[in-house]
Amino acid sequence: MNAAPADPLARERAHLTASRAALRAMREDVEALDIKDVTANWVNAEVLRGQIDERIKALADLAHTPLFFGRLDYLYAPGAEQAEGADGETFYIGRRHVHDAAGDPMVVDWRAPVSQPFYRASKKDPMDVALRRRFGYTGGDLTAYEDEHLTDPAEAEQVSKLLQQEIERPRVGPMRDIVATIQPEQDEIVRSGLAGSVCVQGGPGTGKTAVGLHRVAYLLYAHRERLARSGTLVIGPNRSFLHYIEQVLPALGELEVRQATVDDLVAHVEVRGTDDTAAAVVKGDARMAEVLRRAVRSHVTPPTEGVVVVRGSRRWRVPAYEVEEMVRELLDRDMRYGAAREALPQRIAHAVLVRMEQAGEAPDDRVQDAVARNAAVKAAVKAIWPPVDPAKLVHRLLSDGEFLAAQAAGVLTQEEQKAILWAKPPRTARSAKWSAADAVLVDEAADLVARTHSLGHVVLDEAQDLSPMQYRAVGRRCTTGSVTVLGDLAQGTTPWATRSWAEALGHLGKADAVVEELTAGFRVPREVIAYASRLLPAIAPGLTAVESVRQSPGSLVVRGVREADEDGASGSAGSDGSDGAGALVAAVLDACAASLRREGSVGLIAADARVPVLAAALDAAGVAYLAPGEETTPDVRLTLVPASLAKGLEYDYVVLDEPAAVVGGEPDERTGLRRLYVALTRAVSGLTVLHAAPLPEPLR
Ligand SMILES: Nc1ncnc2c1ncn2[C@@H]1O[C@H](COP(=O)(O)OP(=O)(O)OP(=O)(O)O)[C@@H](O)[C@H]1O
Repeated sequence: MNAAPADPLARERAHLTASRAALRAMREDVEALDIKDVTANWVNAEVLRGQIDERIKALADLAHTPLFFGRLDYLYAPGAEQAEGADGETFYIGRRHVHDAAGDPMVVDWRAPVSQPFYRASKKDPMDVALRRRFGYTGGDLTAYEDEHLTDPAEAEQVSKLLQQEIERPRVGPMRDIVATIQPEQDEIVRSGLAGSVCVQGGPGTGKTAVGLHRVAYLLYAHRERLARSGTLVIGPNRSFLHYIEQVLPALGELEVRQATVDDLVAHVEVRGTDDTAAAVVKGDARMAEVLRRAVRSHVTPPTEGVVVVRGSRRWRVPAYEVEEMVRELLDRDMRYGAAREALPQRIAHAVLVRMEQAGEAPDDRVQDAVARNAAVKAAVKAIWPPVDPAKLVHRLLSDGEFLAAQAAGVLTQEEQKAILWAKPPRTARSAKWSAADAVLVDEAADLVARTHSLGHVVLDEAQDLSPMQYRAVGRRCTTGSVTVLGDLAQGTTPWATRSWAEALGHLGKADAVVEELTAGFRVPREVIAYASRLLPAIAPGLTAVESVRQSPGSLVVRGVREADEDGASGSAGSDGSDGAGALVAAVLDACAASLRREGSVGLIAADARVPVLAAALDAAGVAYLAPGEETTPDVRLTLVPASLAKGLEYDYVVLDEPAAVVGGEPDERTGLRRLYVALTRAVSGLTVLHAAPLPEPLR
């Protein structure tokens, strides 16, 4: 350490150059691999070629992604006993592992155990680390560093400037990774074990999404083989959100993680219809699971006569009571309907075999299989345990009042049954206009018939909006794996929004999950979050308000606009865009223009009903804009965001149009205020609220 150039920055730059060269050498090694001798088989060669190409891609040196962002100087070699007096070792922490020609690490993966103190060590618990160094980059160049001497009692603990810079950096384009600045309380969640499920409650911008994605990356590193076999999945609320987050995992070198919405998961039927709220609430209620269970099992009809199998010149008869016993036993075992249906012919065949043996024959397994496939046995099974088509079953439940009444007796009230019955039942399941909630019912029925494949780990984001039946749909996709649930009770905007995490975890089948809370906010400036938090007592009493770690003073502007000919008392000036909406729209356009003069992305958020008016005004003014999830470009940085799609997204500057319309767009006030809370908490650097109607009460 002491022989190198005196200037530490020069030394670190030299290490960066050397690491880059080492990475290049690693890539060249892979590129030079000659697989001709390894495999003569064409298919194997193709597979191997594919793997090599992936590896080459993974070893690319991305100009704008620093190869390392931190350094740890250990007091002793990690793992060595202090008494041995082992030399301290230095590790550079980066997104991936890089080694030199001798195989010694030049950069270690941020997920490796030796990297952990980079995120967790403190003056109180230095974790054997003497020096923690953070690096600052400008473009691809290493331009700064910041040291903490964790074991030096004279040095005061301080907030990292590089962290501050990172969170103040303008947000253009899709979501970025946070590997360089994961905070200790976030890291605990990221690195918690694969076996346990975790639920994170956190206010807007506390890093839930970021933490969930980094957790997947961590788990893939720590349990690569197991998860490669079982699979991982990230679930988000809608397509635009998934677009927004889709580049985080690839940037961390993880290309294999599937992303889906809950609707994608249950896409057995094409969704073309919608439900009124009353129907959707009942369809999403966990009691529907019991109704469906009964409905599926109602197909089982105990036999009235025995089964007679003719083989050669002999007839074998299994009496009705004996078959009934088999049926009862299968029902009691609570197997999947389909599995039991497959087991029944074998049971009957076995009973025939026993009779053959009693008669002195010596049948073997092949005979049992043949008997199980015998036409009489098949016919009996078809009558007793007919196949069930999940979509047809749900079609019948929602069309046939008597059938529904029989299955829902004591479970759903008559009004509830009436609420979900189709007014005009479609003739067939195929012609039905299924709703999103119906698709979840079909998924539940499908799982009763045949077990759903379980993945190794599932991350469920914006979970607070799921219905109990949707939680069940997610839960059955991780019965043998674990789940990371991310959400904020204050941001629940569905009629069935989660009231308590304990309840939600019960529906997921993960009642033993640990619930963690994140309260430090990395997105929303202090002033803005304080303003939005005024809604908390009305929308989620008891939740802790977010404590912003960001500064950006002067970031909140709230401005009333007088509509020329409106009396103001109606409170809905321009909300339908009828006529006199001019002044508010003009103010909105001005605010967008002002925001666009600054650096970074701009989101114009408005009640869904006001979006067409604003779109027309932007068009008329010749201002180009995007839809949520579309990537910003240097030329187009403005996104017009319907309030219903704002969840999970963020923009450097947000212009919020007419809060009263956002609240009024929802069926009840609490949901409306929650929608407003989401809209108020999307801004990173500045929020401008413009209103012609009076502001909702808590904001006045
Ligand atoms: N440790 C961190 N270092 C730097 N940036 C961070 C950190 N944690 C979170 N962020 C940033 O803060 C912003 C908000 O994070 P994220 O979207 O994950 O929050 P969230 O809790 O999911 O918010 P919401 O409830 O609104 O969906 C993102 O830009 C994210 O990159």
